[in-house]
Amino acid sequence: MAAAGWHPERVTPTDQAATDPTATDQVPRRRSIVSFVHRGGRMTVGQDRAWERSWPALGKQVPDLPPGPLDAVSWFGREAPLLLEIGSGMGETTSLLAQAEPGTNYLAVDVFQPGLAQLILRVEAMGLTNLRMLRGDAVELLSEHIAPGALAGARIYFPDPWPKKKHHKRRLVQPDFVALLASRLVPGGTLHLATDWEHYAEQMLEVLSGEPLLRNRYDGWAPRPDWRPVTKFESRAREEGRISRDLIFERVND
Ligand SMILES: C[S@@+](CC[C@H](N)C(=O)[O-])C[C@H]1O[C@@H](n2cnc3c(N)ncnc32)[C@H](O)[C@@H]1O
Repeated sequence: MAAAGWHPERVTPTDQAATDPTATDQVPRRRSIVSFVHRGGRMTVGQDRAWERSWPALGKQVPDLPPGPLDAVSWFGREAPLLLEIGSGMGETTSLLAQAEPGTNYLAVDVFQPGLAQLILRVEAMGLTNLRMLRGDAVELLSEHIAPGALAGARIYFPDPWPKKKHHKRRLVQPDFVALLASRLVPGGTLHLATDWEHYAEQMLEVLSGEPLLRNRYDGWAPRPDWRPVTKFESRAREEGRISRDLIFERVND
């Protein structure tokens, strides 16, 4: 029986991911959890049309990116602080935060095509010009296409919890991943996480606290910022009596 509030239908039984020996980055690569997550999924007619219409302008596939750092200034058509949201899901939070932060170049990465297509619909409906999307593995993106110090901020909201103990190793927030992500932040840049799974929250706190490039802005959990929209994950968690916890860390100087 799958844990409530999560999406077991996206889970595949096989793991074909492996360490990439050709990776140029020195950060150690771990087996990607993306192999446990569907890369596709059925799209609605509206999502399909949105994808056809606007993906070429708004999105790129991570595996198709040219080698080296992403040229965000050209893609966004302006220079502005670059913020990365990892695992944008259906894009509720992503679109609202991009709208609230027009001075930020807001980049969303996810593997889930229907979610990105839904985000395209939101971008079109809201007339957003400061949001771009990447489809693929966040680990591949960070290690191969985001330069050290390039990010003003990173956000991971309600990542897949993998609640069973035997699956904890599939969780995104692990020491190697956090070291990689922290190295991509500019000194003073923030890393904001939220989860409604208590055990994962504890793991996040331990992993982030153990990363030398990061400093907790708070003594433990961060107060829930009013500006972070309540998503369906958080609403469901509340209904089921789970508390959501935020963590806000910042990158220190080397
Ligand atoms: C539980 S959903 C949360 C979505 C959204 N942040 C929210 O709060 O509604 C987690 C999302 O992370 C994505 N994801 C998981 N692993 C990923 C990875 N390695 N790279 C990119 N996206 C990933 C999944 O496809 C899924 O859409």
